[in-house]
Amino acid sequence: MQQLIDGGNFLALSRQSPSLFSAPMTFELANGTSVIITAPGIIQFHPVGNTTSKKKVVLSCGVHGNETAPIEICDELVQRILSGQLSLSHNVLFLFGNLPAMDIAERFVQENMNRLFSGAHSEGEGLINDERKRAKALEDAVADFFTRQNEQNGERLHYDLHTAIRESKNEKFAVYPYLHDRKHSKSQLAFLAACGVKTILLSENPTTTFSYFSSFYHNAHAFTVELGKVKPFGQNDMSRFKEAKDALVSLITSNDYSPQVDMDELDIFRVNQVINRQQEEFTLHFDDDTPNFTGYPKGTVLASEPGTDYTAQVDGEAIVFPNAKVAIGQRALLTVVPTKLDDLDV
Ligand SMILES: O=C(O)CCC(=O)N[C@@H](CCC(=O)O)C(=O)O
Ligand SMILES: [Zn+2]
Repeated sequence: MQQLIDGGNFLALSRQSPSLFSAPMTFELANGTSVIITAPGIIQFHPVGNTTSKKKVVLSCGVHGNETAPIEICDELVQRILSGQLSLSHNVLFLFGNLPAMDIAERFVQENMNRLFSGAHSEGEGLINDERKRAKALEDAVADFFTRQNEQNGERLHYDLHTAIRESKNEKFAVYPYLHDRKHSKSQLAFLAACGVKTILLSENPTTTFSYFSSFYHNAHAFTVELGKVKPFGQNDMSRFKEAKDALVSLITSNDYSPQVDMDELDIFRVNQVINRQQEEFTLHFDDDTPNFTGYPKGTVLASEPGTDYTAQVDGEAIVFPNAKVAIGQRALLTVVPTKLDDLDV
């Protein structure tokens, strides 16, 4: 534990010596903040004081092991909190998602973890691999954090930080999970804009992603946040992430960080088509280096598999997250079209 406070190297220890964290541990920092570690890569901070104005903030990264920039950001924040350089105003849970996938610099080892939430980990053959077990452990960590006994019910926030496989015309963007009958939040859009994330995709269906889990099951303001493009550890141009890191620091260290946004600054899209790969032979009809948010005229064939062509349904319909190599049955492509958000919550 002293090793952690001195060097603050929680992620490195979690990856190299996970057995150190096989039993839960709790300790206190010099500034009174309680630290609770429940597993490798899972660490909570609770600063002193207990009021409803204290938010509960979940910052997750590395749900895909090769999406390194968010991992480096969270690693740095944890180190600065452990060493006392950052003083928190809110409770914060950091989750480093897929540690074994980080070690092999891959998106996942056996299964895409971001399709295993909302209980999907236990469906079919059940908890048969490490990614399924980890998805359940991450869900349990979020549930425990949001519903801790003897703690006031502060605002629940979850930013699941990712980077995209391809370049994106709109470099930073967020997926706003389907809210059912809840309204979209203007203050959340303002916070994302402060992170440099000014493109928002409105999902229109339940999914088995981590952000949808927190949003739907825990009533959190939750987002999948894409901060840039995938790069190996150490190769990120961290200046491109400065705005996001600074806004995250302000969020967790200020009593009430409330940036404002002019809605005209934002590009809002709604998901028009979710195209799943149904067959072995699945082809995308554009180049591998075509960036996210490239739009096509109505009628353009975007993807196909034997017997089915998937076409743009409206002029300008744009592609996001195309990946022909996903497992059969999984999402191979989203298409999005511009929309407006008029009916907002504060
Ligand atoms: O660039 C890609 O193709 C994938 C980047 C990524 O991991 N995106 C998330 C989005 C999750 C969501 O829709 O909320 C994912 O595919 O899991
Ligand atoms: Zn990802």
